[in-house]
Amino acid sequence: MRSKKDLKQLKLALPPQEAPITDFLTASGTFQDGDLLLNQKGLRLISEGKETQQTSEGQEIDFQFNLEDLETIKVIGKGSGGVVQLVRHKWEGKFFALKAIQMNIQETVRKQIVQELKINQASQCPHIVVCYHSFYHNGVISLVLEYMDRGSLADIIKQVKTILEPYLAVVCKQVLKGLVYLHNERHVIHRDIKPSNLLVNQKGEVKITDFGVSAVLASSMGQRDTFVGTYNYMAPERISGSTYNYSSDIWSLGLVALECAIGHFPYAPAEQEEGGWLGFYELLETIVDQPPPSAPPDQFSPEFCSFISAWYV
Ligand SMILES: Nc1ncnc2c1ncn2[C@@H]1O[C@H](COP(=O)(O)OP(=O)(O)OP(=O)(O)O)[C@@H](O)[C@H]1O
Repeated sequence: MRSKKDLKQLKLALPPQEAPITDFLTASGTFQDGDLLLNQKGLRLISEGKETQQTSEGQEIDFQFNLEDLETIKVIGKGSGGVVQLVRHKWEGKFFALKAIQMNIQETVRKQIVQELKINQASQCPHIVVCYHSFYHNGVISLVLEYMDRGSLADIIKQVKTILEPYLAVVCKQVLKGLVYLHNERHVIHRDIKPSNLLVNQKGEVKITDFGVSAVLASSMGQRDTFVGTYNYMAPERISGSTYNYSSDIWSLGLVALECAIGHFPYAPAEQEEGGWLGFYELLETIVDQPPPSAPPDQFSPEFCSFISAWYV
């Protein structure tokens, strides 16, 4: 058993002070951050003095796409930032996921949301969830996202308990392609790879979502080391306050893959239910100090075991 003194060695960066929302609103109430303008009519990117309006697929935004054109079907999920609803475009009949994010939030979180909007807008990758449109109204940012009709990997694990190796191979390949795109093309660390951020559709496509916690690698150390996200899937170097990089996302994906294979969070004993870990600090301490979890060789193929261990190199 470790002493409280040892626990003090776990350095968790705290978020900076909250900035009032008025700091980033224009006189007309439009939300503004650098070259990004967001209001009730939609999202505008201003580059080199010229305004362009684009969708995530690089096409021009059609401003006929209003919030009023979307009818709510049902709530499909809830996250820490707000509610996600299944909505249907009244005229087109197409389904979307509408994610609402409250804006009474910290400066850091606001910047991360802006980052999410920019990445989504410019995304050219089939393994990143498309953001078709964004609105800002009454302190809420609404993202019109591609609807992934099988929900998240977290939803799927709840239903089927474990995912067999051949299916996991398909899932991991797609997520890795998404990460290659984010890391190599967009130069972004996602920072919150976890089952609920990996979405699946009926076609068997797996896509990464939620860049609310991502940050541009080129940004300052202060910003990169500021904590946002889920501790459970966080790489040891991030928990201990050391510099972390793209491989931190790979660590998280390794934990996700192992969780899908064995049917429970790898650091929690099998018999314990969700969240049944002994304690928050013990979990963090174990992630930092103990060897990473591995796939039991008597239950999985040598290839899968080596694949899982390769994440941690
Ligand atoms: N584009 C989408 N299509 C279908 N379902 C979605 C979509 N986006 C989110 N969901 C569902 O809504 C849930 C909540 O998503 P959200 O991104 O708000 O939070 P989260 O990732 O679960 O948690 P946190 O906010 O703590 O990161 C997801 O787990 C998923 O089931």
